[in-house]
Amino acid sequence: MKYAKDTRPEGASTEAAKILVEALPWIKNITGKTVVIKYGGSAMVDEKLRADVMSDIVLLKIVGVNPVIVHGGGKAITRAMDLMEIPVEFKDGQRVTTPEAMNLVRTVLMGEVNQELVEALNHHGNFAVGVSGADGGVIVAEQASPDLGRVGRITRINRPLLDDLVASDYIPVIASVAIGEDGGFYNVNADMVAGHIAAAIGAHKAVFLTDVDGLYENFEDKSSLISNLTVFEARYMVENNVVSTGMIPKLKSCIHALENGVQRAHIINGTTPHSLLLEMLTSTGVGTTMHSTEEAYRFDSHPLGKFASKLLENREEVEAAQKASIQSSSVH
Ligand SMILES: Nc1ncnc2c1ncn2[C@@H]1O[C@H](COP(=O)(O)OP(=O)(O)O)[C@@H](O)[C@H]1O
Ligand SMILES: CC(=O)N[C@@H](CCC(=O)OP(=O)(O)O)C(=O)O
Repeated sequence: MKYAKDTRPEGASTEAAKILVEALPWIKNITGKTVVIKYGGSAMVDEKLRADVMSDIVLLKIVGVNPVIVHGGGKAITRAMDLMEIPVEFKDGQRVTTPEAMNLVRTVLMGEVNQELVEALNHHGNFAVGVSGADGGVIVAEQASPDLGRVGRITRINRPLLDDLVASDYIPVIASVAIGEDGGFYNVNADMVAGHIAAAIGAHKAVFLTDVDGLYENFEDKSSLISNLTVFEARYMVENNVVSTGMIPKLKSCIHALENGVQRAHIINGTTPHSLLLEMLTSTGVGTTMHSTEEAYRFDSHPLGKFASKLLENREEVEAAQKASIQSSSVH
């Protein structure tokens, strides 16, 4: 008989088990909660990375998280416009969108990016449903400014439709195209879509996957990465031009979400393998975390780290359990 000899490296399985055990409190904390994940075009570096990000999202779904994906695709839109020789112009981080460019935005976001993400997710099973924000009035918008053409400012989100998809256990994958009250299409910055959707559906947190490690106090100085900040500090950064270009809509979107019931917003590097899992399921976390209140901030920055904030988030539950235990001990 020729039996298979054990060639597995010594200790490897213990390491894997440790990682799983470390993830347990985080899984318990996040299970059943809705998390909006904004996947920026700048983080969609190649097919392999995109597929890895999608399989991390499926893993989160399988452990009980309700992910809702909002995607951009700014780089792909610019590439397509260059190819069609349509002039590319941005004002305050928003693409000036002529009716001709609007048609191309729809083709790229819905016809390419959305389908690629849905396909990568559904490689693991029938998890994802791709929608354009214009489908069923998921995102309703009005013209942001005549200077910007078909760029939209969000006026309404169709929460019941998204709730239904989440309740039916699907992962909605939403392209940042909106429908106007006039029936025409609008191009909306995907960061703003993520913040509005997170607020409208009462998401627990919003995570922005981009191409930098997080928010820098000074973008030129790579040692100035900010790990935690409050809404107040984020507002200060926007108002005093500490951030520029793509970071402006991200911070504005985080502020909107946090001021409307979302507890945390994270800006992380989507080009770093498994950054989403590191943020959601480990004690160290990655990137920049924005907090809705000073209290939440203090707890996250506490030496006990995120375990303290977990207690804060579950305070009602913890207090009820403490009361119950006091009552039961006084009975005996
Ligand atoms: N203070 C800052 N910290 C980090 N990134 C910044 C800052 N200011 C500007 N940025 C820029 O924001 C970009 C991310 O936004 P963007 O290009 O729109 O990405 P996405 O496609 O993920 O939305 C970064 O690549 C960086 O160039
Ligand atoms: C109005 C506006 O600027 N819309 C964006 C929509 C896509 C987007 O936001 O993509 P990222 O997330 O990859 O930046 C655009 O046309 O580029």
